[in-house]
Amino acid sequence: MGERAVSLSSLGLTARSGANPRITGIAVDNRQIRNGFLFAAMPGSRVHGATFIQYALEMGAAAILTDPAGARIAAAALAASDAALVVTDAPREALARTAAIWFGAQPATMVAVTGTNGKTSVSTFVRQIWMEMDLPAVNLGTTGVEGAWTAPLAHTTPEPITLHRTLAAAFAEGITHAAMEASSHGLDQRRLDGVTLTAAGFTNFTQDHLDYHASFDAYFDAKAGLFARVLPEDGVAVINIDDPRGIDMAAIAKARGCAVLTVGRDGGDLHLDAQRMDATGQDVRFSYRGKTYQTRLNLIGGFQADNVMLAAGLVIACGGEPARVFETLVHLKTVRGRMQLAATRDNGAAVFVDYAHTPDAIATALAAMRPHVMGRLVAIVGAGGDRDRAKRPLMGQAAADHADLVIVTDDNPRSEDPAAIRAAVLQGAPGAFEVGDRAEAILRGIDALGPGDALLIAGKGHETGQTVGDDVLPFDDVEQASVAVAALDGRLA
Ligand SMILES: CC(=O)N[C@H]1[C@@H](OP(=O)(O)OP(=O)(O)OC[C@H]2O[C@@H](n3ccc(=O)[nH]c3=O)[C@H](O)[C@@H]2O)O[C@H](CO)[C@@H](O)[C@@H]1O[C@H](C)C(=O)N[C@@H](C)C(=O)N[C@H](CCC(=O)O)C(=O)O
Ligand SMILES: Nc1ncnc2c1ncn2[C@@H]1O[C@H](COP(=O)(O)OP(=O)(O)OP(=O)(O)O)[C@@H](O)[C@H]1O
Ligand SMILES: N[C@H](CCC[C@H](N)C(=O)O)C(=O)O
Ligand SMILES: [Mg+2]
Repeated sequence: MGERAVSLSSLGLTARSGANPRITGIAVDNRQIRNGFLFAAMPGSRVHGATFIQYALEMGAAAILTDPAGARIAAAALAASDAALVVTDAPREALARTAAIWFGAQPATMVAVTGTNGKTSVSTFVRQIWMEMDLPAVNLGTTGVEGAWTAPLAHTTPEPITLHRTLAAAFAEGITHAAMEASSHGLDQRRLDGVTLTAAGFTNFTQDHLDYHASFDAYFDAKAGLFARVLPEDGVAVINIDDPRGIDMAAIAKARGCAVLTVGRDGGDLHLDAQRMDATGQDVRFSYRGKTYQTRLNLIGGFQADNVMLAAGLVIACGGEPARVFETLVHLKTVRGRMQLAATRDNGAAVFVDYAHTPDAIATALAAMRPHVMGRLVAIVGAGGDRDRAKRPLMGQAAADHADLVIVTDDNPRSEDPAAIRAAVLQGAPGAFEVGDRAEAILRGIDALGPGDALLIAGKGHETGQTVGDDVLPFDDVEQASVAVAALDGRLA
């Protein structure tokens, strides 16, 4: 953050004492505090950041931002210091807005996408459409920052300081258009409240993350925050109304005076009229404002047409000329790790890698493959450790319902016992085979493929590691699939 210094008040913050120190940087972790910094001491899920205020002060923090509980926790340290204290009931919103002011710039046109599944896919398609229209664009989320400028990210929706640092860097690189993912954690923790959006999109709402959110309603309310709070009143809400909760999202946006553009198969301003699958993709016909647009999508999976439709709606909502937008769709490319053809056996059997890690995504991905498969459909599934436990048997059941043969394996056990996670998945898929080692599961799944069969390796998509305990072991489903096919078909020297 160099030598820069600005007054506390110019960051939109008012100290209790009226003091207005010069601020030289901001951080949420006391270990990053330098002389003159603002320390944002946030209430956390493990510990209150205020526990670390005394250390931040020792490192030279000039100001502290926290909530009333934080001010109580650190009362003694604060009383002994002359650092400015800003106390608010909504410290996360305050941090988001302060980070936006501190970093000072973002791509002028930005959209955010929320929903249980499809956020990465939709935001990647939005970025691809913009780039086909010769606009310098990025998407930002689970797969990092991708497009005309790239950078790694640790979170789907980064915390505000990382987010605004990244957006300012993208702006400095000449990026004018950005599509970001709004995760439910990100919305709940107000990580993107400082971003100025032109439009916001909703994909769908099914079960996930009930480890974090207290209930299904709380999970919905977190997602609804994108339309109830983050999208400005002059913004456009682009909503998939095929999902029953899409109607609720549209009503929330409308009640605030936002314009609403609906998309769907059963109706909507932008409408999917027809869809025909074939071996390498699909032909689709959209209609928008009385005009029809027919195009080829070189994408496997019927649901990708829904994601493309939402992406096209978002670009149109940002002022894209509809005819030009629909022209670009033929050039869309598979999103990494989403229904990605990883390998093909000599007998023609296809192996797909997909990031399905919820019950609905597993059902959707397998159902999407069915029209492309003449023979048996084999599925490899596993559930992550330290995540929603309730979804595990439902993931097993979704696989058992939609595949002919299921193998249950490990997917990032993290701190949990992998055998216990597999047992929970197997509860929903009693006839499944259990193969803990993921590489072996992939080898066995591919070995089982006859002519006309297909395999879905679900859960890890683009990931390049298997997290076991605190270790991240290198692991890539696409790589493992091609190695296994080469070995089984005798292509290795
Ligand atoms: C549950 C959750 O979202 N936790 C995030 C949250 O942590 P927290 O507020 O609970 O932190 P905490 O550990 O209790 O600490 C409280 C405060 O004390 C500070 N602290 C802590 C320790 C210390 O020594 N010094 C210090 O100052 C911390 O910076 C923090 O501000 O804020 C931290 C800092 O921004 C995040 O790193 C952390 O993400 C954790 C690692 C995480 O795994 N998050 C996942 C679940 C997540 O956010 N996933 C979503 C989407 C997933 C999906 O859709 O599939 C995402 O957007 O990535
Ligand atoms: N429109 C959709 N409807 C149902 N399932 C979908 C849809 N789009 C994608 N999926 C499934 O969800 C998986 C994850 O897709 P994607 O990565 O785009 O979602 P995401 O919302 O970004 O996920 P995350 O919460 O991990 O960030 C895909 O691999 C696919 O199996
Ligand atoms: N971003 C999601 C993805 C999980 C993917 C799956 N591989 C797992 O580890 O559960 C999460 O952290 O819940
Ligand atoms: Mg994602």
